[in-house]
Amino acid sequence: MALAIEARDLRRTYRTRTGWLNPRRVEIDAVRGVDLDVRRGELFGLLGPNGAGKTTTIKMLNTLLIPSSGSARVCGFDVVSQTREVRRRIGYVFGGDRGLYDRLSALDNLRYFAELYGVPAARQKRRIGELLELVGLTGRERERVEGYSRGMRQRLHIARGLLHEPEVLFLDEPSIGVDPVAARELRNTVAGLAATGTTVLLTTHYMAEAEELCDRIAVIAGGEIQALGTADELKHHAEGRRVLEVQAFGVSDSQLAGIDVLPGVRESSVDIVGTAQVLTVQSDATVDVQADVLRLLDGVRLGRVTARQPTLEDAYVAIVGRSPVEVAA
Ligand SMILES: Nc1ncnc2c1ncn2[C@@H]1O[C@H](COP(=O)(O)OP(=O)(O)OP(=O)(O)O)[C@@H](O)[C@H]1O
Repeated sequence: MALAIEARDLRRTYRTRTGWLNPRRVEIDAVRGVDLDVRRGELFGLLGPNGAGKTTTIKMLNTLLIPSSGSARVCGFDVVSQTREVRRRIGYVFGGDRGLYDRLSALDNLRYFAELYGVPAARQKRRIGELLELVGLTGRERERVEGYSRGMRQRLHIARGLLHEPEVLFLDEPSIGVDPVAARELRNTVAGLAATGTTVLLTTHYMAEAEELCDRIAVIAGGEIQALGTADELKHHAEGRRVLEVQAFGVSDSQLAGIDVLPGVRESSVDIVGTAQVLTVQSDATVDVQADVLRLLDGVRLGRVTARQPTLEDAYVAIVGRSPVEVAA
């Protein structure tokens, strides 16, 4: 069977309360009809802004949440009626610092979790050795985890998630809060995983991560898949556009609103990079909006002004209508 994950019209509504003085019930449709096929051995990315429904989708697939409706199978087993079969075959790694014992060494953490996951004693030593190698922690395994950097912890998390040799690994925001160098090491680890034949479903805010690692990417927003394909296929969403990037200091909201309605402008977004604002303006390829944009920014201190071809990040903005960095903040 070629599919590791199949989801059909998967939905999840949260019922919660809001308000303090006059609490009232609200319903949040976090996931609204997701269809997904992930092939065995595939490294598949779920990309989307905060609140898009990525974690909710993953939690339904890894049996932590029951779908409100729809169905899903992992390794051929139903996530609601065959949870035990599913759980035996999956690993779940989420970003952040929780889930490891700080006062123990990496080796003792892995030994402990190996026991917990029922990895046969005869198999444990070799498996732990292989995993330390895979995540690049060989030689540091006897150090206490409290002295580990975030990136090292994250890689140890991945090793932990793989102890029982899952067929499918869910990686939820693995590089959140990890510095760029450590994030690169993390990406190498994830790429190495795919080479071992493990299916990986990865959620991320980071375009570069998705582009570098994933065979295919689904862009999810508002609980729905907005686009799905390889990075190259997704880039087509920004086809026929040109991109102007302006580094500026002190652009007002009204100036930004003015840019949005200039003739030919399709999307615009602002990212804060250090003390600068970086305005990205997508326009129809046939329209050069540079002169108009600069006129609107008259009086504002400007840095670099660049015209360039659209990237995957621009395609994402075209699909979701928001900037990934703005979203990741
Ligand atoms: N336990 C919960 N109760 C109520 N609402 C929830 C709950 N968990 C998530 N939500 C809401 O469901 C929506 C989807 O959330 P989800 O965590 O799946 O998004 P996400 O794409 O993973 O976002 P992020 O990138 O911020 O983790 C959001 O509006 C969120 O506020």
